[in-house]
Amino acid sequence: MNAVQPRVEDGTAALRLLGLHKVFGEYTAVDHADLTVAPGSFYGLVGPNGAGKTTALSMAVGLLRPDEGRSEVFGVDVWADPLAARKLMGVLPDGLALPERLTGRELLTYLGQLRGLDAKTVADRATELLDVMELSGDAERTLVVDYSTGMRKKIGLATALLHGPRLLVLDEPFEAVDPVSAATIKRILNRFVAGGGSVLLSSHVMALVEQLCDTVAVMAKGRVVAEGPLDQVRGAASLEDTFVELVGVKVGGGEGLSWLAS
Ligand SMILES: Nc1ncnc2c1ncn2[C@@H]1O[C@H](COP(=O)(O)OP(=O)(O)OP(=O)(O)O)[C@@H](O)[C@H]1O
Repeated sequence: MNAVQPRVEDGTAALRLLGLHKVFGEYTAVDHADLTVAPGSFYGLVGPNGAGKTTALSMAVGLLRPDEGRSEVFGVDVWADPLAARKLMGVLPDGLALPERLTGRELLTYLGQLRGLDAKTVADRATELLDVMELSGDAERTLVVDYSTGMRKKIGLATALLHGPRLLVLDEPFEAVDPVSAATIKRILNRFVAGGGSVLLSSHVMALVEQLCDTVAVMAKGRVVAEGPLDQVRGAASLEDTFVELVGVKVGGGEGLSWLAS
């Protein structure tokens, strides 16, 4: 790749969120959140609906300006030096807005050139990524606007990987993805981490986080209520039981709804 990567000191955290805070109107979506993703770690962020995960990740990667706090990618301040930070990370945002009237290959070519990769590197990587994501063959004639939700996740992940980042920040990468594609994505992410990359993903699927991640954080009501190695956070219980206990959610038993039984 000919795009120059910023210099990174060994041992610097892959990602640090330092007191990130966001208020929408009267509502505090993220309340002074701190997180540290160690280099080489596979980090899972979990939390109930509305906990503030997407808001926190959007601020962390430079897509949403925080009211307070900052975020560093390998020591580079995301808001002070966005270009350097973006070279180091690949992002799959929630509800990714992609240029839609392009095929997957056209999209990768466009983004690759925008990121300063030479034409041959872009072409080689696009072919490899489309193959691995099972978006080659017939799918190559499909415009992104006609992609299914799962296909959009996969092309989104391909765009995140294209420039060879050292950190991936993925908001719900497995949502609406079929089991075969999920297995493919898991393999790619495991390979990325085995090669020295770092991943931060959010997910609602506890079993998946337990299977993939070595470190987890639990968010509830905008706060980080637990963070640490997976085994430490869940203790002797499952992550799901720990999660329910930590976030204090009431598990709905379907009381009421009597009309459903009629
Ligand atoms: N642009 C916005 N304007 C107003 N409120 C917002 C905005 N974005 C998020 N919120 C609110 O902030 C809270 C946190 O939302 P967020 O999407 O970050 O949660 P989440 O943990 O990602 O949820 P989910 O798991 O359902 O995706 C929610 O109550 C949401 O309604």
